[in-house]
Amino acid sequence: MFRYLTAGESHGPQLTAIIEGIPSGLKLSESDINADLLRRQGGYGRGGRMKIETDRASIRSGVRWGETLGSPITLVVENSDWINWEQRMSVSPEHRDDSIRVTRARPGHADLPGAMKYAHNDVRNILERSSARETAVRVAVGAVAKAYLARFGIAVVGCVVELGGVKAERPELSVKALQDAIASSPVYTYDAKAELEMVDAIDRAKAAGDTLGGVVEVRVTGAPVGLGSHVQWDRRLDARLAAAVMSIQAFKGVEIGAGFETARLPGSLVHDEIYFDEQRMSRGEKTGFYRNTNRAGGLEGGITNGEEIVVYGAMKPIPTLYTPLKSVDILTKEPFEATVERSDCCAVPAASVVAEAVVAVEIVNAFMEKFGGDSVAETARNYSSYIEYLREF
Ligand SMILES: Cc1cc2nc3c(=O)[nH]c(=O)nc-3n(C[C@H](O)[C@H](O)[C@H](O)COP(=O)(O)O)c2cc1C
Ligand SMILES: C=C(O[C@@H]1CC(C(=O)O)=C[C@@H](OP(=O)(O)O)[C@H]1O)C(=O)O
Repeated sequence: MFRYLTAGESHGPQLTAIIEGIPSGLKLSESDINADLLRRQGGYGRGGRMKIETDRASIRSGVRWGETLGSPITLVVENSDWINWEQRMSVSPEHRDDSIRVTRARPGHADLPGAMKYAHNDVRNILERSSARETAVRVAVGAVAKAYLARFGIAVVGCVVELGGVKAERPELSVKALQDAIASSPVYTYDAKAELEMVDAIDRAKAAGDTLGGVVEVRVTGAPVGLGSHVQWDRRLDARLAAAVMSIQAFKGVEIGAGFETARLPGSLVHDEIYFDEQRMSRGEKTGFYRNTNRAGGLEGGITNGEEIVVYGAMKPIPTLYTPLKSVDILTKEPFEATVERSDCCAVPAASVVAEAVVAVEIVNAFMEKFGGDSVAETARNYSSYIEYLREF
């Protein structure tokens, strides 16, 4: 089983993740991880914090001489901003200063329910952990998952398909050309026309002191038939993917394939008809079975069906607004209109990198469940014997 936990406050010294379940013998470098951290920090619409941080992951356990050992991997991403917060975030009671308490709860953030639940009269004790700063180390975990999947020819790519109501059209391009378009886009989308409108929407929202949400897409190519299972609710891969994407801060909806649209169409326009062509295997495909459409998004019965896995996530607008919303001070119970020092205006592009990471983790989890193995070589043996079997089916 592949699993991980994260720890760390937004303005504390560091974020930490411990990963368990990556077999031994996987080549892994900090630079593989840092490339994804750089993408997560970018994207048009982010605020002042990203000018302070230059995220870098350091591997503190589980890797020796460039290869995983099979033992837990510890990843650390330091917060550069910590030096500005050392006393305010100190672990020592000597630095306690109640005059700097945050008592103004922001609508849409975890501030009020968190303070009530954990019995805090300082909202900072909640926002430090509810902050999406945590996604930096989740992206680092995702990069490890992607390195593992790449070893088995599986790629995971996230991008933005809608932002502030502007929808992208998918052009008829090769996967490589799509990836290049996403990589060079300030809003991580593949539609150059929509990109201009998205950038403009962010500029207008920013000028109005408002914030924007959007929709991200994650595609997984190269996954074999048979990941996940129909036999138990918590083994259905579609359910696990939905939970993973929904766990990202500010995500409020998930679709697999045609998603909500399937509820509006008759079955004849929804289900992907099944064909067989033996010749496909001589062209390197894992099976002769195929579909001409992929409205199922690569999953039937919670099991991968060999088509591309397609997942969408809807992100709401950022809750901290420069044009403040009405709220109430948690101590005085007086109404106030919040003042904001800094915040992102739109983080949908960054969130597409986070979505890619959490999807990669779930695919690794299902892959390990199916193929097991304590070394990558052992997993590879199990995997190739399954592929051989599939060709015979
Ligand atoms: C990459 C990313 C960046 C974010 N940046 C901010 C921000 O600058 N200000 C803010 O108020 N919320 C930001 N959020 C959203 C909040 O973290 C989120 O709304 C909050 O934790 C409450 O959780 P919920 O929206 O899932 O209910 C960001 C989310 C993501 C994914
Ligand atoms: C730090 C990150 O995102 C932060 C997420 C966030 C929030 O409330 O979720 C609030 C902002 O932080 P701050 O309050 O320090 O300005 C964002 O910058 C990051 O993505 O690395």
